[in-house]
Amino acid sequence: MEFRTWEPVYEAILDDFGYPRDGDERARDRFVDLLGDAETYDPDDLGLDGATVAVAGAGPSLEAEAGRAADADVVLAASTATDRLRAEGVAVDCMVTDLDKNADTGRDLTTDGTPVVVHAHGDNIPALETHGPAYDSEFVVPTTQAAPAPPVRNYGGFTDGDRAAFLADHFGADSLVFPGWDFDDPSVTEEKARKLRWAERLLSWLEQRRGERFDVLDGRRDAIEPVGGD
Ligand SMILES: Nc1ncnc2c1ncn2[C@@H]1O[C@H](COP(=O)(O)OP(=O)(O)OP(=O)(O)O)[C@@H](O)[C@H]1O
Ligand SMILES: Nc1nc2c(c(=O)[nH]1)N=C(CO)CN2
Repeated sequence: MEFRTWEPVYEAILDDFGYPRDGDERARDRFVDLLGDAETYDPDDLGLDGATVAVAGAGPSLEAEAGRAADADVVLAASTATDRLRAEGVAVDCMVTDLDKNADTGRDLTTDGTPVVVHAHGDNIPALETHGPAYDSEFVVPTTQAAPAPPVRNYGGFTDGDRAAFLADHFGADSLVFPGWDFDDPSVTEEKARKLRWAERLLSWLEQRRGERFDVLDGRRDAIEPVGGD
């Protein structure tokens, strides 16, 4: 995903949630500062090219669907889906997080040599400052939703889970499966439900761009408002 393609969609997200763009840019720039000239992880090394990739979400269905992750070539896990898959005995190849829940899991993964995609946005600068320095940057993939500023990149996407899907796409995944995704989860907060609606719209956009049909959207497509990107 090129930033110029992502940008109109990003602007619609900013508008909908009332996030100021300069907050995201400040977070990105702070992340650049925190990283200094440390080496970061190249996602080309994840083996996504040509792979069947499981993008695990943190919905209540995850444990029941853990086998679908185990069967994939590469497992990307969003935030707390990482701990839950590992508790089911499923190895996670990469965690995607904005550090708002299980930051210690991400730190331990980087220490053990498992990459973690760490996202900087306007509402997590304190988390970046607290947890970032404890991560082994050699296994950190730094991301932003604003314009990229190397080594902080933007592969597209918004919530932890859909960003994992955009990452898989960017690095050449052949097909994507989605264990643990529950868009109509009644247990989430109103804000989370709104984020999940955006995640659904973004996955719908992504499947169209890829010419793929994500099973997680079956039966839902007619009700999804298009995002309007190309
Ligand atoms: N029912 C669900 N509840 C929570 N997450 C879900 C659900 N269905 C899918 N997901 C995906 O799993 C991801 C991880 O969710 P989790 O609640 O662990 O982390 P989070 O840090 O709060 O996520 P985010 O910061 O992206 O909102 C979400 O970002 C979303 O993409
Ligand atoms: N500015 C801002 N950006 C985000 C936020 C958020 O709360 N604020 N939450 C996200 C996923 O939960 C992703 N991006």
